[in-house]
Amino acid sequence: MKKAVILVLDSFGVGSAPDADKFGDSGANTFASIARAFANHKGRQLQLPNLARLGLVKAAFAASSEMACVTDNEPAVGAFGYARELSSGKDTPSGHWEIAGVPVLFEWGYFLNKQHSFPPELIDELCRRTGVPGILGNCHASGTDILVRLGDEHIRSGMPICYTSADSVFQVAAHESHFGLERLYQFCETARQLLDDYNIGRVIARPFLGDAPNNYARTGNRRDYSVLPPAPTVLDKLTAAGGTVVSIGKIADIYAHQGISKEVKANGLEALVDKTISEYHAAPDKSLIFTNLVDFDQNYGHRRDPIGYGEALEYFDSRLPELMAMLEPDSLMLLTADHGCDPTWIGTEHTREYVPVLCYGPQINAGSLGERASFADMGQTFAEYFALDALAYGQSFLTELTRTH
Ligand SMILES: O=P(O)(O)O[C@H]1O[C@H](CO)[C@@H](O)[C@H]1O
Ligand SMILES: [Mn+2]
Ligand SMILES: [Mn+2]
Repeated sequence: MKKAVILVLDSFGVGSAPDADKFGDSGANTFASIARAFANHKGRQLQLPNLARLGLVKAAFAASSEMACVTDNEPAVGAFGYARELSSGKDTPSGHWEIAGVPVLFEWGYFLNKQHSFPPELIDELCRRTGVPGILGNCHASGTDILVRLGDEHIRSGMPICYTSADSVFQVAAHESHFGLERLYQFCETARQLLDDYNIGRVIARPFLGDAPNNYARTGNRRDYSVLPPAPTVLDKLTAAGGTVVSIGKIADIYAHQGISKEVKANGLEALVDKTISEYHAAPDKSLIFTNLVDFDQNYGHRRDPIGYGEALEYFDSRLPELMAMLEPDSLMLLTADHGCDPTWIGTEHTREYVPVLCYGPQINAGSLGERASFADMGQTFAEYFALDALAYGQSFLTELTRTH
């Protein structure tokens, strides 16, 4: 049975990439920063014994020469390496598409102005088409800070809160009951149509609940409206060849619902891991179970919370033995990330980093996969694993995984 699992630990970078200076990110290191802050705060090391067994600490050290203070005194049982990103941006779609074999080599459109970020003609047309009396925000912001600042005014005025970041995004926060969830989704769909002309990668609906600035909280009903990947990904190739791709969490949104056979929603690390396991068992031969673990990025990386990030990593690590035990002899599991988001770095944005490439399967050959020149090496490996036509980018490392001992 050919069954594969990919888990993207969203934002779990392992050291600044060679081109990090272009992004102002030289020296960022999500993993090492979390481990350091965690040990300082808790007076004990971050405990990631199972990730360490897969080779995480060895891969991270090879990527950055910065020793993350996490115990690692056993030989690896996984194949481990680290990959750099070819794509021009350090955003979620670029990272995921490149993992699936399609780097984004063109430049996205960005709203660069920190204030008055959106062109007036865009706002006018959006208001005209949707009938809202205007928008709030119109700036770069952290999505939780802006609720504290503008949540009350939004409820009073009925104007949605529109904001952006260093990513190619147009985000819309609105109250689920006052503004309405369906109405927010419709507003975002209209924005999506208008933003194609601006080459913006994603529109994101950010619904929230609560009745005062100190309790406004975003709900699990976030929805992302992405443009299509610029070329067929390994997901498209697998489904076209009669295989099955099961999306767990945000994956389907990130790939604009292309090359996906089944969409399974879940909120929170525990539910996402639970669904990954149950969908793995239910999946037929020639299946890829593809999970995005967004909490690392959304709840801890962008929120600049290294302790919360460390605790979430420890939780994920505690579930790893179940994921490893479920795998059948021919199965392959990959853990990776789509970019960094160093929670000790200045600002609240992503950081340009190497990502870990950790592979495991009952029959794989443990050892180093070294530095990978593109995230696309992962997609190419899965293309070969499923006997699909080769992708345009990436060097498969399947031979290293399956070489006889
Ligand atoms: O601050 P929040 O709303 O979480 O925004 C973050 O989430 C967006 C999508 O990942 C990024 O562009 C970043 O700005
Ligand atoms: Mn991401
Ligand atoms: Mn993010």
